[in-house]
Amino acid sequence: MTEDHQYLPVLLNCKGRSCLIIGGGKVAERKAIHLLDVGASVHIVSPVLRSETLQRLANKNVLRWTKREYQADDLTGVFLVYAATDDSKLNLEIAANADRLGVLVNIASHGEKGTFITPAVLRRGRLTLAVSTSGAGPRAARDILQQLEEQFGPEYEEYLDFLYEMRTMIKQEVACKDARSRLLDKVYGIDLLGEIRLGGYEPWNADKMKQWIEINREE
Ligand SMILES: C[C@@]1(CC(=O)O)C2=NC(=C\c3[nH]c(c(CCC(=O)O)c3CC(=O)O)Cc3[nH]c(c(CC(=O)O)c3CCC(=O)O)/C=C3\N/C(=C\2)[C@@H](CCC(=O)O)[C@]3(C)CC(=O)O)/[C@H]1CCC(=O)O
Ligand SMILES: NC(=O)c1ccc[n+]([C@@H]2O[C@H](COP(=O)([O-])OP(=O)(O)OC[C@H]3O[C@@H](n4cnc5c(N)ncnc54)[C@H](O)[C@@H]3O)[C@@H](O)[C@H]2O)c1
Repeated sequence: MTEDHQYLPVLLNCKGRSCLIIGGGKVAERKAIHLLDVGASVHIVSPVLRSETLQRLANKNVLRWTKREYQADDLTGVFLVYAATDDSKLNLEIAANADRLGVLVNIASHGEKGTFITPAVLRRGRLTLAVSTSGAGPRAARDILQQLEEQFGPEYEEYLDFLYEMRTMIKQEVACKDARSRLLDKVYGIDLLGEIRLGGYEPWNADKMKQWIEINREE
């Protein structure tokens, strides 16, 4: 195992950004759904949409479809592109054009030749679990993730909403860095997940959070 097989995991903020998919088949459908889930602005270029889901999304204008073959200037102003046609030579050509323009590119037919690959993903609200085999076996990535599904149940969504609200308030209310850090240690110590699992958890409102901060802060 060398660094040749290693990718840098990052989480990209695609909200409102222009993301392009070349091709309109099964793979394009999967990638389009990932993009729509994170609020990207999705454009598909393909002479045919072989996926019914994509046809429906295009009809409803949830995404934009340009009904023709790929042209190099499709990449202008694009944040990232998925080369997802069934013509692997063309996919490589798209990747070369994207590289020249500094556009991030994923290649459906030759994962290792693109600038990024797609992990299998499980979401629980603000929690993202992403598993990748670095291209070794995508189905294995999904199987491994399925094993995590039970361990990280739906309770994580509520738990992370709580953490988000609480941390935001602590950052606003507590100016001293050390006091903030001690307080955060205590927050992480609260067994909220346990409470949620037992069914006895009522979401904290802002007053309850402020009160908790006042009682627990040590300046
Ligand atoms: C995880 C997932 C995410 C997603 O796409 O959403 C994903 N592929 C999934 C499914 C899947 N893909 C394929 C099969 C058929 C079985 C098989 O071949 O094993 C199945 C299984 C199925 O469909 O059941 C075929 C396939 N895939 C790639 C190639 C070309 C190549 O090897 O380079 C070929 C051969 C094409 C051919 O034979 O011509 C390439 C890639 N696929 C990746 C991701 C990236 C590596 C991820 C990693 O290793 O971590 C990478 C490198 C690039 C990319 O696509 O980003 C998603 C499952 C998520 C889910 O379902 O939850
Ligand atoms: N990465 C993955 O997860 C994964 C999984 C399965 C297959 N694959 C690979 O991805 C390729 C695509 O798979 P699929 O199942 O979506 O194929 P598909 O045959 O369902 O769809 C291919 C799409 O590409 C379009 N297309 C063809 N030529 C084009 C052009 N010049 N310009 C624009 N669009 C064009 C077609 O109209 C069609 O909509 C496969 O050939 C395979 O190599 C990748």
